[in-house]
Amino acid sequence: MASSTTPRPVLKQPVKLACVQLASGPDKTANLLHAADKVREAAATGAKIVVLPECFNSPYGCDHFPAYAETLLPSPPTPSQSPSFHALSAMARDNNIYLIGGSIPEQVTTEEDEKKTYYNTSLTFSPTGALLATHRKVHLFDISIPGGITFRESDVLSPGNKVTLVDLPEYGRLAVAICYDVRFPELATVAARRGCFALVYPGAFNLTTGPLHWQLLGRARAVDNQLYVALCSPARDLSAGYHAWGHSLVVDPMAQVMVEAGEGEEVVVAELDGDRIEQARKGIPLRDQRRFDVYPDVSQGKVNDEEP
Ligand SMILES: O=C(O)CCC(=O)C(=O)O
Repeated sequence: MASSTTPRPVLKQPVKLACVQLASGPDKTANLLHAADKVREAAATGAKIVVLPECFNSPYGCDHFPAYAETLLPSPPTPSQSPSFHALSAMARDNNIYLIGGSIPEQVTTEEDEKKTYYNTSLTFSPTGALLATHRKVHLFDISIPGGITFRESDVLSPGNKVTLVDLPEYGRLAVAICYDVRFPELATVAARRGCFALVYPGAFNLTTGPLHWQLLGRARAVDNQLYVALCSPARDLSAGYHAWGHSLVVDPMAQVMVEAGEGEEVVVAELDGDRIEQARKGIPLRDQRRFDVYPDVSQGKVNDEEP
C-alpha cells in the first residue's frame, strides 16, 4: 500500500464559519451596504470566517457581467475601479474577520487593443482588511439540460487557471473555489492534499441542479477529502432572472450536514473543530490506504497556485 506524503491537515483551533445567504438586487451600492449589514450580523455570532455568495453585488447572468464588472488589477484598485474591493476590505477590517467575499465580475482591459476580458472572481480579505487571495472561477458554468436550464458563462467569461489556497495564520489553510468548480473532484483533492481544513465555495445553483446535486456535491467533496466544506448561495428571488437554489450549508469531515439554510435570506453558522477532521481520518484511514501503485497521485502533479 502506498503511504501518503501529504502534510497533515491542521486546524489549529476551533473556529466558527458563517455563510451569509444574501438577497441582492440590481442596485450595486445598495447590495454592498446590505452585505455589510449581514456580514456584521454574521460576525456578531462569533464567526471569524464569513462567506458571501457568488455574484453577491449584482444579479447573476451573462447579460449582467459586463455592466457590473470591476477592475481589480493592478492591486489595490482605486475605489472607483472597484467599490466592491474596498467595501469588502472594510467589512473584514471593521468586524475583525476573514472574509471570503463571494464573487464579483472582474474586467481586465488590455492596453494595446482595449480588448476586455471578464472573470468571475472571488476576493478573500484578512481581519486587517488586506487582500489575501484572488480566485477566478476555473470551470465555467456551461450546461444545457433539456426542459431544465441552459447557461453558457463562456459566452462572456474567461476561466481562471489556478488552485487558490489561503493561509489563515491562527487557524490553518483553506481553499476557495466558485460554484461549478465544486463539480471537479480533482481541484478539491489537490487543495485538500495541500493541507486544507476546509473547502469554501461561494455558489449559485439553480432550481434544476440544486435539488439534485448541491448538497450531494458538498457532502461528496467532504467525504472524499475528510474535511469541512462550505457552500454559500444567494437567497432565492423568484422575481429575478436567475432563481438561486439557496440552501447554503456547512458539511463536516464525515459528510454530515451541520447547518443548512432554507431559501430566503439567512445566516448559517457552524463551529469547525480540527479533532473532527482527525477523528474522521483515524476512523477511515484513506490517507494511508491510497494505492498510488495502481493509479497516479494527481495531487502531486504540477499545480498552478500563483496569484494573478
Ligand atoms: O453546476 C451547477 O449545476 C450550477 C453551477 C452554477 O450555478 C454556477 O457555476 O454558477
